[in-house]
Amino acid sequence: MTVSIHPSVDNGIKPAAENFAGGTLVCKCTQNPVKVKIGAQTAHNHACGCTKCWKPDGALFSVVAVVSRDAVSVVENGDKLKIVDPSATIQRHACTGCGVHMYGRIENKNHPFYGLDFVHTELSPESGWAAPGFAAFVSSIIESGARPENMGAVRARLRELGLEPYDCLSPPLMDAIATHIAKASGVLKD
Ligand SMILES: N[C@@H](CCC(=O)N[C@@H](CS)C(=O)NCC(=O)O)C(=O)O
Ligand SMILES: [Zn+2]
Ligand SMILES: [Zn+2]
Repeated sequence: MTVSIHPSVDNGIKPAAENFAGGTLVCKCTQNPVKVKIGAQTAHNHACGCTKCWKPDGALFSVVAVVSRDAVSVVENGDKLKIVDPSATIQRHACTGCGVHMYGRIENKNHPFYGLDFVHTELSPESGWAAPGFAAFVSSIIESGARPENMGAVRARLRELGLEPYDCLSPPLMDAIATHIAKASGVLKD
C-alpha cells in the first residue's frame, strides 16, 4: 500500500505559478474563521515530520514554508489566536477554535531565521504557492507514533515524490544556519 504523506502531495506535487504574489490563509472554523493575508510568494516549502508543526487530521507530515514576516497580516478574527508554546523558538499562533496553526514567528532577533514566518499554504484557496522541495525531521514522525520499521517505506515514498528526506533540515538550510552562527561568533568573516 502506498504510504500517505500529506493530502497536498499524495497525488503529485503542483508546481508554483510564475509571478504568484500570495493569498489568504483561512482556518478550519465554520464560523468566524481566522484569516491571515500573505502578501508574497513563499520559499523553502517542505514536508516536516516534527511533532510541533501543525498537520491536517491523519497526515504523517506537515507541509510548511517561510515568508517574510512583513508580508504576513492577520485580517480577520485575530482575537481567536493564541501562541501554542511561548517558550518555543517558533511561536506558533494557533486558532483556539479549530487548532490550526495560522503562522509561526521567531521573535529572537539573533536567530538565523529571524524575519521569516512559517506558514501552511494549504490553508489558502489560491493555487500557485511554492511547491515543497524536500522533507525535514523525517525520523521525528516516530515521536508521533509512526512505526520505526516503516521508515524505509516512508523515505522511499518521499524520494518517489521528489522530496529528499533529511532528519534535520536540508543541507542548504543547515549551511545557512551554520554560516549565520559562524559570522555572529566572528569565526567567518564576510
Ligand atoms: N524531534 C523533535 C524536533 C522538533 C524540532 O526541532 N522541530 C524543528 C522543525 S519545525 C524546529 O525548528 N523547531 C523549533 C520550534 O519548534 O520552535 C520533535 O519532533 O518534536
Ligand atoms: Zn479556527
Ligand atoms: Zn516542524
